[in-house]
Amino acid sequence: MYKLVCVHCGAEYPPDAIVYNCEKCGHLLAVKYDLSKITITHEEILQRPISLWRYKEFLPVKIEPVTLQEGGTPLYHLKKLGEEMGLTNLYAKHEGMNPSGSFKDRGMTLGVSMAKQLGKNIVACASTGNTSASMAVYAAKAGMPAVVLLPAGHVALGKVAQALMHGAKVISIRGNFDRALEMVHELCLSHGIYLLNSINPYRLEGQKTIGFEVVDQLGCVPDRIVLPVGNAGNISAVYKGLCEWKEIGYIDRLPKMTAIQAEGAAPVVAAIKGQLPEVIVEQNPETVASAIRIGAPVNAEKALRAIRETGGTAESVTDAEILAMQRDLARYEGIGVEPASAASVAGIRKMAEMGLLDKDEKIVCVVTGHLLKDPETVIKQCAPPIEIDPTIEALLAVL
Ligand SMILES: Cc1ncc(COP(=O)(O)O)c(C=O)c1O
Ligand SMILES: N[C@@H](CCOP(=O)(O)O)C(=O)O
Repeated sequence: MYKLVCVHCGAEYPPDAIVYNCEKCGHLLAVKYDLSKITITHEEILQRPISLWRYKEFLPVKIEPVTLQEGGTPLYHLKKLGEEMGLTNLYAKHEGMNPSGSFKDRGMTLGVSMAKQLGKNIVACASTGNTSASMAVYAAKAGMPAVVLLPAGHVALGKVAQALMHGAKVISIRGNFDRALEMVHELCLSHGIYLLNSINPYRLEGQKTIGFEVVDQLGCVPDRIVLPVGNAGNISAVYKGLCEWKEIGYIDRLPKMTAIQAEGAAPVVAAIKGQLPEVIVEQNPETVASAIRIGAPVNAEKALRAIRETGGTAESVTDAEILAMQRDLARYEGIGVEPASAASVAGIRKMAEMGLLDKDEKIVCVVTGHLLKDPETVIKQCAPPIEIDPTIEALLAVL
């Protein structure tokens, strides 16, 4: 019981239409459910084991899904870092604990399942790394060929390794992610390949379940959900899901949606701070957090709406602040994340220092990808292992 609806002009399309941009105005589409037909109660959902598929009534997949058990990721209370920042209720939702090590698996279990449901048998994406790793994993599981376009020289090693090992056709282009996305979009339209970037409305349906899980694990709606933002699909998806839950009556308010970007790739922050109606594309985005090295976020319109309609905000952090938080999460909380993921918590540290947060606010930072995704950045930051002769004396001498 759903249709596709343009997020800008409201034009409607049937659920089996393979359309990414509205044919009338060119904007993106979203899945719209007839929520009056969903009769399951929140209490009944809570009886099911925690997993993305617990929320199947709010998802469009009608066939046996292509799944590797995504979702059900841990929500950690950041006691030490919270104390340092003067925050008593600071949490991290560790999306790096999904099967391929990032939140993209929530999108790809949906995206690849929908490819199957719609009779498509080749999938493709452009990627700063995680989207391609995840798509390769789920395409392998489904037995579908996968084509990946990466910005040459700007993708973390672990992610390239995953895409290659899971059997995708991996192509590096001498250009940035934004150009790779334009190219793959064109390829998919002209060759009937199913596009699995976040302009695919079904993919984002999977990602909205992050918000559902946060509410269910916390036992209430947090005051604020904080996400690192690149192409802005995830923040839009979480907001969409929570709006659905508010409409159906599972929750009675929305969290302040808060976007954190790297200083060198911050068009959403610029639009929020400058009160602009839309983002101005950043031609040369640059940051150590390669996952969010994106200058033309395709979901920006939805993200700006999510932030503005919830009284949220957007903040940027420097590469140094991102890397410091990556280390602090690892050393004080035992949580290993990649640089882009640390941006959300780094943003909260900055906002706390600026006096913008209430000490008792319930804040959930989504940490989006695992530490092992980007080993090179980790190795550059840490002292190398100490090499010694194989004797006890030598060992004791360095301890
Ligand atoms: C680890 C990681 N964090 C954050 C993001 C940003 O998500 P989005 O593009 O949905 O804003 C991405 C990808 O873009 C990512 O791979
Ligand atoms: N970080 C992303 C880039 C955006 O991809 P999207 O399809 O989610 O918009 C990646 O991992 O490639």
